Amino acid sequence: MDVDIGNALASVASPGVSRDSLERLDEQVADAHERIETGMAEGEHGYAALNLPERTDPDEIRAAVEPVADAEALITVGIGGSALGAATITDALDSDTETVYLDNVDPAWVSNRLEGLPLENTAINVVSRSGTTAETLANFLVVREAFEDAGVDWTERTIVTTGDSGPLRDLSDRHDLPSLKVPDGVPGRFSALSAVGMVAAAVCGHDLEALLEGAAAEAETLTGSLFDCPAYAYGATAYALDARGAGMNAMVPYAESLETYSEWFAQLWAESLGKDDLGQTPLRALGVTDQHSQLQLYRAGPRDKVVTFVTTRESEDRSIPATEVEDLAYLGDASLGELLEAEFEATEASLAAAGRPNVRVELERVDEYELGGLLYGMEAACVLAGELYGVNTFEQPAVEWAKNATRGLLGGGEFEEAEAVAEKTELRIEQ
Ligand SMILES: O=P(O)(O)OC[C@H]1O[C@H](O)[C@H](O)[C@@H](O)[C@@H]1O
Repeated sequence: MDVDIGNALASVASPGVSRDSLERLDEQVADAHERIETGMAEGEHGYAALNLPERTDPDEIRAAVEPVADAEALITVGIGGSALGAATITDALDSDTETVYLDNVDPAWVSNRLEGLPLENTAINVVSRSGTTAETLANFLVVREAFEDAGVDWTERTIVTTGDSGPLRDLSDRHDLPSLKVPDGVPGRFSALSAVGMVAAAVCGHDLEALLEGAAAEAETLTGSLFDCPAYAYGATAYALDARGAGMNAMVPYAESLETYSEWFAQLWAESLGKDDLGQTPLRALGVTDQHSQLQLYRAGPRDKVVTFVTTRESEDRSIPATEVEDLAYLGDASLGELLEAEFEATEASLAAAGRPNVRVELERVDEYELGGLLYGMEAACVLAGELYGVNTFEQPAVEWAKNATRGLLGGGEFEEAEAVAEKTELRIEQ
């Protein structure tokens, strides 16, 4: 990926970051890079994720999915980092395999998603790093039951990806299911380029090697200066803008296929950086659609946002048919691709003209190689930003708190967090 931070400069935008400030920040980037390199070399928790392009073995993943390689549909049961990486990849790329992600436990929605699937030719991909996440295990039990009710042997169609131990590992061992391991030291939101994200990609027939090669090429760019490394340029600029008041970061891909990527980014950015009263709030939007809803706020609302555009240089195109209506003749001379590009350029320019900071992330096209680079690049950007903020990028204690409270409420053990639920302050206004 390439990154253009020109519209984040103080000469263009407010908040903005001056060239001099970036030069000074670059000294901190050099120190942070040293820390990151050490973490990677020693396989430290979290930093180990940046070694995935060379650690992940595509053959091992393909061997595990071999029994279901011809599946017409794939149900992935997982949540957060155990679903969003896989969903980003399979939603971005074309495949004949239908994909369903069960990452919520809304009962009507779950039933609806399962309805009409050809279960005798559907694979199940269960993913949980901890192997204890209530939503994932509950949905897996529901899916199993649906298979049993349909007279389909789910044990023949299930692949499990989890840690070395835990309830999901036990269940997988008991039924002798093909299983893969979440690599050590890799938190869920940084695991897209491991079996966690790539089992679904393999079942859908995507090029795993190209995903990893794209990521490896991005890894090659990690150096001690933000001026030489697109990922660090992005992470450092987002951090610098946040420090100057841009506490929100709107991720706006100009490719429908990257809509899920914004969800993945939101988890990465929020869960990694949101701690110690610090962090930048990720917002999700989509070009061109949200030009007609959110752009008003981004251009004229509070000066508390940076907009990140993701664009592609090449994509499939489709011409716009000519029309006899004179006022619409300009459309007939163009294509949908040209319209998309013109809208992106106009939106970018409109923000810059209003002095609103924005950053452009450019991909060649949406394919496995570029996607691998984008996922890796944003992970590296996030790790760098975490170093600059001085937070523990790889933990998520606030999320664990609510997980414990939920388990306590359901009788899954003694958790003091559950007591807070009964202590809620009320000020009800009733109908
Ligand atoms: O993979 P699991 O252990 O099931 O965890 C799934 C998700 O659970 C929690 O909500 C964590 O905050 C996320 O980081 C994690 O990705």
